[in-house]
Amino acid sequence: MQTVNNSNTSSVSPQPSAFSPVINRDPYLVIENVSKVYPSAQGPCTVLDGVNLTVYEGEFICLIGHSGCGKSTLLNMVSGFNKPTHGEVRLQTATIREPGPDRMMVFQNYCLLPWMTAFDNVYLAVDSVFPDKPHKEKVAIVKEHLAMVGLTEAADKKPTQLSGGMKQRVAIARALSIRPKVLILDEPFGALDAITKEELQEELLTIWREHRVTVLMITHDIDEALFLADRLVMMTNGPKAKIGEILNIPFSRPRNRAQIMENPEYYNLRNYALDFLYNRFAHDDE
Ligand SMILES: Nc1ncnc2c1ncn2[C@@H]1O[C@H](COP(=O)(O)OP(=O)(O)OP(=O)(O)O)[C@@H](O)[C@H]1O
Repeated sequence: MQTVNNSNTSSVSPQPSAFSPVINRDPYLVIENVSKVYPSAQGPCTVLDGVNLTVYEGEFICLIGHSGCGKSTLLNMVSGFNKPTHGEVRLQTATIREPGPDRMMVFQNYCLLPWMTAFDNVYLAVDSVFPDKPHKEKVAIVKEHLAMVGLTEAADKKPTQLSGGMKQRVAIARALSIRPKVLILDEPFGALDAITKEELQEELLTIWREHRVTVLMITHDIDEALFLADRLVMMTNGPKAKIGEILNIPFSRPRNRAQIMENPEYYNLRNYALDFLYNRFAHDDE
């Protein structure tokens, strides 16, 4: 089993896994020496302390860690909705200072506009990023992306008429319709039942392969991370959370869930991650 201990902040650039379908080996997204201090009633609270991570183009990265350790804070600094107190985040060498259409987020609670149909929710995003494209072309982009997530028939339905899985499909179609470089997913399948979750994991892998998008995804589910990721980034507990270790996930692609679960390495990795979370960095509440 290949792990990278990142607790030494000088190890900025662990190489991508040999099994990872990365597009090239130049650093693509770089989180460099990032710390975040929030004000609190008890004084300044350092949530993240010296986080370093280099992501390569086309990688699928999962991030795991106990509740409150700062996973969303970290990914919000990639999206540009939050800023590091120290350090910086760069995409293709440009420092990230604000949100932009090259980095799209998908959240657990879908964030769809309830008064609009699935079609209009996606169209709104396409129209705001490509205002100068002809209407016909924008409609074609929306249709292509709704078809990609199997929602052609549901295009005219509003969010209240869609299941949780369908709403998350719309959110994914919306995020990808504007062709981001990085797709950031914050526990996207956390509210879904087990069967829908597995279906969406498979669909996400297909879309990721076809779009060649770089993915950063927060999850609390180790099995989900082992099925999806090239690398699993495991965070230590906050305050002053860091990246504790990074696991390279060596399963070849395209992945087959049944085959992976027959592989003894799956259980080695699973036990290693469980030990990290529940013994070495056990949460006080658990
Ligand atoms: N805007 C803010 N101001 C002050 N404190 C904040 C702010 N945002 C987050 N925090 C605190 O920072 C810590 C990390 O929060 P964050 O949401 O990043 O953790 P997380 O690992 O994503 O948690 P979860 O898994 O529960 O979503 C928490 O203690 C939280 O209360």
